Amino acid sequence: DTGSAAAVPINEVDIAYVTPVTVGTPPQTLMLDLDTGSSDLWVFSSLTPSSQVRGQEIYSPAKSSTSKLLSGHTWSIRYGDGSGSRGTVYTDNFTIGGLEVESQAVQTAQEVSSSFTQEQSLDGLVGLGFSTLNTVRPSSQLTFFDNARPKLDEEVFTADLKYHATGSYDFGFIDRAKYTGNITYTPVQQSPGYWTHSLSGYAVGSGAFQSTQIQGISDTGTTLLYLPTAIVTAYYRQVQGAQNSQYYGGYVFPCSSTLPTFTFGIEGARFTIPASYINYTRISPTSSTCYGGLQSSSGLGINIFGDVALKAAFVVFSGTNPPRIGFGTK
Ligand SMILES: O=C(NC1CCCCC1)N[C@H]1[C@H](O)[C@@H](N2CCCCC2)[C@@H]2OC[C@H]1O2
Repeated sequence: DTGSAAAVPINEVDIAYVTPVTVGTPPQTLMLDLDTGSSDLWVFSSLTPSSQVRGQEIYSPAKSSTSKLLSGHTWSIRYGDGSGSRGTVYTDNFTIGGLEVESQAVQTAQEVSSSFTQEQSLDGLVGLGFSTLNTVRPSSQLTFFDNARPKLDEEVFTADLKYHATGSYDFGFIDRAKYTGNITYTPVQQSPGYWTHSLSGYAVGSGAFQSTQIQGISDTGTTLLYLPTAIVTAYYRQVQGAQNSQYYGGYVFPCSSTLPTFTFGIEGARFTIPASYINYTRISPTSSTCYGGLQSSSGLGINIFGDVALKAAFVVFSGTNPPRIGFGTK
């Protein structure tokens, strides 16, 4: 089997992407954030206090003839940006792009943090990290990908995220029409549960490529690209008026700046992020100061190849043994 679904940016700066999914019988449609940086599938639900729901679609297990309470099981998750949620667990039929998993663990939120309440076009998350990261207790649950794996034509899912446009997630096949040339693969270290791999180096603008191994995680649920301070300072040194602002918590610069491109390596292949992707957003709607899409990872303890980087490539997450990740030019 295979599946294919849209990845729709939720606002004008691609802060996150949501994908239509259906839960239950008859199908309830929700827009979820497919997140390779976590492994919980959770949804706004009929159990979420109405004070915490602001426009989101909700899953009501009582309205589904195929829902089953996973008795005695709870979950609680905290994300790197400080957001979080917690609740109880049902199993139910779950489909993405025509690919169905019966009895998928669907984690129903009984509490969500304010940043989720404020994002009214995001109804929850589909964790696509390794199932070892799942927070359901007393027994952890499998991700949609792990449940779908036995029925997939190929043990892969792919991400084709786009700048200010709708892209796609595919399951079970690699769509030759979505990239040119070949996919370059590199090994994934699946502990502790992220899609952890290395970049082979980087270049700032037309500068020389610096060959250096940079280990990090490819995370579709993180908006920006977070790299070591030395690389980030070398980048913004090329930008007139750029500064690392304590106040704004990162590198800002005049919105009128001409930014260099940023190139990263995967083994011998090279992928160039256009300057426009790094001119991320105005710090406020009327400001002429802009916040960068490339920021320092110091303090995070890990480098994060988020959407700013991933949308510059066609990315293959391969669940083969051993797992690997592939990047193609698009
Ligand atoms: O916390 C991270 N990443 C960290 C960012 C800072 C540096 C460390 C990693 N990702 C989350 C993201 O922010 C959330 N957010 C919800 C509201 C719309 C925008 C997305 C969404 O929920 C979980 C995941 O995706």
